[in-house]
Amino acid sequence: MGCIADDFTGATDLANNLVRAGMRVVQTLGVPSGPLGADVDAVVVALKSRTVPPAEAVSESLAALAWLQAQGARQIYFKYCSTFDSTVTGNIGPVTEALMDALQTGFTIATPAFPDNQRTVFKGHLFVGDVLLNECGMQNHPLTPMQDANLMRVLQSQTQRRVGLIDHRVVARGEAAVRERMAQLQAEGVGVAIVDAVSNEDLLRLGPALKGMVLVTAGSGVAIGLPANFGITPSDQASRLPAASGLRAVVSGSCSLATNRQVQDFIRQGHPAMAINPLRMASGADVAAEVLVWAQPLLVSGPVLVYSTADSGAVKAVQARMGVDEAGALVERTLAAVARGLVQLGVQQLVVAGGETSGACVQALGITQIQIGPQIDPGVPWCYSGPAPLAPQGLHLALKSGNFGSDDFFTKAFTMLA
Ligand SMILES: Nc1ncnc2c1ncn2[C@@H]1O[C@H](COP(=O)(O)OP(=O)(O)OP(=O)(O)O)[C@@H](O)[C@H]1O
Ligand SMILES: O=C(O)[C@@H](O)C(=O)CO
Repeated sequence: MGCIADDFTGATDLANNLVRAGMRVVQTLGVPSGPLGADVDAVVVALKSRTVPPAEAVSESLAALAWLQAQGARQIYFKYCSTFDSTVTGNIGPVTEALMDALQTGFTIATPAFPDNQRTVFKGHLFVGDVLLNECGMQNHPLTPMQDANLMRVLQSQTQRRVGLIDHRVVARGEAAVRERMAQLQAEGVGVAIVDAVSNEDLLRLGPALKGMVLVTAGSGVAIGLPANFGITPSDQASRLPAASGLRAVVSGSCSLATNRQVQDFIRQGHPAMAINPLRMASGADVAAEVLVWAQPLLVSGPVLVYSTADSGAVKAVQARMGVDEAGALVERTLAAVARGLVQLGVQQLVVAGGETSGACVQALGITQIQIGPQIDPGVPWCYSGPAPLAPQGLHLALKSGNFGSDDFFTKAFTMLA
């Protein structure tokens, strides 16, 4: 299976579900320049294409597709966020369309359903927990505010292809009914079908109907039902990582509600934490250097946290002063420099919160490939990148999606490696 993920945390989320279903998975960070050279069942290419202009997202995704095809991928999986994160112009629609054209296929599905993380799709509407997408906090996201829970409407506004629905009553009847509905929709000229799923059982019923479909587009949830189509069954072996050592740190640029709670919990537990302020960065202060001076003496006694995480009011105030993109880019650059500096100080267990933030940090660390290990919380595994110039002993990494993880995630993650 060849997978293209639109951000780095999302990629580990997908890889985690594939590993748990028994697949041997490698995740690459960006499109590799050479052949894979590993015997695996799936490869996840992590891009940072969620919020870039659509043309850029399309060209990066097509480059990933070409590379995956050259490695022998038989089914392509385009992974986006379980909260269907989009800008006004994309990028889920434009990338789906471009992949369909390149693969010469007239039909695919789209569903962000991920019941293990309370993302369910019912009658084409996305729920997060007990509320609609546009009431769950995502309406205030710094880069991709989601103000409509009707996925057919959201996707239709991004694509020329007609969008239809395979609703929960069809999914409940299983493979044959789903295949029949897909044929009917195709005959009606529908190119992309949103699929309802409110439980893992729905996703496991959907899986067999996707056997042979050249392109699947989804959050990570659909992945739980696909390895069986390749004759693969769950196994503990798939998630083994080397033992962890070295210093511990958390870098957080996510402003999602769950991350805000996790930051507060970490501070409440008495661990050292330093907040960084985007306006100070904009004033030209070398905030990364200041952070590293603060962190160095503390690291020996346990994990430290460096965060720009703030509530939506504070984020909006910063964005009003600096502009959304400029604020995001400046914070990402600073946190990436912090992550690099922390690793140079001996950090070998690093948690990064936020997809865009993870992309920036991992790129600054020069990491190009990671192995996927055991799950910390649904959607977030520990990962391992082997020895590299910046981290000669290797680095354990957890890339946490903004809204994933329990309140005590930052401490729990390290306890798990101890
Ligand atoms: N205090 C802040 N003010 C303004 N922008 C901020 C601030 N802190 C972080 N940001 C920016 O907000 C964006 C947060 O996106 P990121 O993808 O890292 O987190 P997330 O959306 O919560 O995570 P995910 O994509 O995994 O759901 C980044 O571009 C980051 O630089
Ligand atoms: O699907 C999700 O919610 C996550 O994997 C993600 O993509 C957040 O960036």
